[in-house]
Amino acid sequence: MPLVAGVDSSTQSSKVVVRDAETGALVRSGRAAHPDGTSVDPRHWWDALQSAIQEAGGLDDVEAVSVGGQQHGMVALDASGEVVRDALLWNDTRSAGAALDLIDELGGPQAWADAVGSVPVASLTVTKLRWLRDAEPDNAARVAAVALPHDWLTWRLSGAAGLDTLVTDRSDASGTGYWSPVDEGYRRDLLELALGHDAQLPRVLGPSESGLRSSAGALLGPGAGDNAAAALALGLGPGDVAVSIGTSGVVSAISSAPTADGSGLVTGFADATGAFLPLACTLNASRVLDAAARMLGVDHAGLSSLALSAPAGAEGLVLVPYLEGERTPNKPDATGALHGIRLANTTPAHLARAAVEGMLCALADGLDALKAQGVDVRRLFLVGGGAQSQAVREIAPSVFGLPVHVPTPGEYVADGAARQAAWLLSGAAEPPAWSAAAAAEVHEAPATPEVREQYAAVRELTGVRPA
Ligand SMILES: Nc1ncnc2c1ncn2[C@@H]1O[C@H](COP(=O)(O)OP(=O)(O)O)[C@@H](O)[C@H]1O
Ligand SMILES: O=C(CO)[C@@H](O)[C@H](O)COP(=O)(O)O
Repeated sequence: MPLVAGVDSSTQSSKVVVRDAETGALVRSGRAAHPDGTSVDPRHWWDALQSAIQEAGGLDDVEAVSVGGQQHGMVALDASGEVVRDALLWNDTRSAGAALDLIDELGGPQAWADAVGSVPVASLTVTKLRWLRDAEPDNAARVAAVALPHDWLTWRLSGAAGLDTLVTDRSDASGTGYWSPVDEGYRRDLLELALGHDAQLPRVLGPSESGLRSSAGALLGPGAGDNAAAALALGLGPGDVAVSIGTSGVVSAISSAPTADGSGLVTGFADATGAFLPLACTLNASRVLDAAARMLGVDHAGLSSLALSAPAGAEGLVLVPYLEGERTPNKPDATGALHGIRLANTTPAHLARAAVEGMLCALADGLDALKAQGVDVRRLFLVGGGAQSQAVREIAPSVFGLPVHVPTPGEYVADGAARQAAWLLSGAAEPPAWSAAAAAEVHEAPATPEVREQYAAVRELTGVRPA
């Protein structure tokens, strides 16, 4: 049985799955943690990947490998292929001012949405390059190539022969802010507008095109941004929406046409099959649960039981979860806030409930933004580390007003990358018919519009991070 491997180099860790290329059966897996922080030396990802591969029993018997990963991170390389500075990650907000400058210079938000499908916010690579030009001009001048986390790891797996061997895929290229999903090509003028000069960019491979081989001889796939990889693993089709609760909170859907939302709430990305992946992304998801558990001195299971023991709406207690600032809506300097505190609702259970509901309400706003772009929403899948919370699974259907399908807990980004690897190995026109979504457990609950209404009433009343 031929084996394939998929990698997820996510914000918090590296995960590797080895699967049977024909059936998709899981054979081995491994994982290793990444350091904390929003500015990270990419070598840590490489080291974590090596540990995860070792834990997964190595890749010597694997015939094809694809890498999925956190999107947007700026990996700036000099002419000799060395990293110029620590990578700025998708959740680093220092380039929020650069985003505003770029929007002005191109003629406003809609001009960007029309050009590249998305309005720049601090998360997008293009704004990080502008920040580099302004804040670290010597480093900017040394930049000979710009890659994303998954491109850089694919390149390292291939032996990193030269900058001209860098490859990427449509899904991750579409998150840079200098690749057009309409023309399927780079907008080098926008790269230059940001960085101040041209640079080598990874060649964009088709969804099942193999660009390189690993040093051990395995085929290397184009890889994908994490959300596109998860959609490929889930086998999402029209009418399906994925809600991922990882470090980021993501609501995404497959679309046959690109979107161009000038409000900036929906980013118009491409997917990993040749279609499109309109997406709304928050900076505050699983770590809101981590923080609430920490505040209450309980573990995740404890937080979940507390949340489920309080009534819907937590008797008026509302947590606005902008703990890391926010991206959707664009409030990079916001802080979180707790509203409606009364004697009756000052219990651990109410606070736990408010944390789960606040995090989900922000994602439900993202779902509304997708619907406003004409996205058809019939089935909703819940994935990511936060989907392991029973409270999240049970409260989500009432906040979203839809049944929620929770696939068997797993590493869906790594699985999507593995499915891509199996696809290119097969040489077939379509990806192999592995099906994760079929095994989903379905949660249903009556809708609680009042929970969203009380959240909407205070959503704008947040604090601002001190300068
Ligand atoms: N049972 C659980 N309940 C709530 N959150 C959980 C649970 N298990 C893991 N998590 C959280 O999920 C997150 C990791 O999920 P993951 O999707 O791997 O994140 P990322 O892709 O951003 O690295 C962590 O913040 C972790 O605390
Ligand atoms: O920025 C986005 C999507 O636009 C995030 O989804 C990142 O791709 C990071 O994902 P996680 O590591 O949190 O899953």
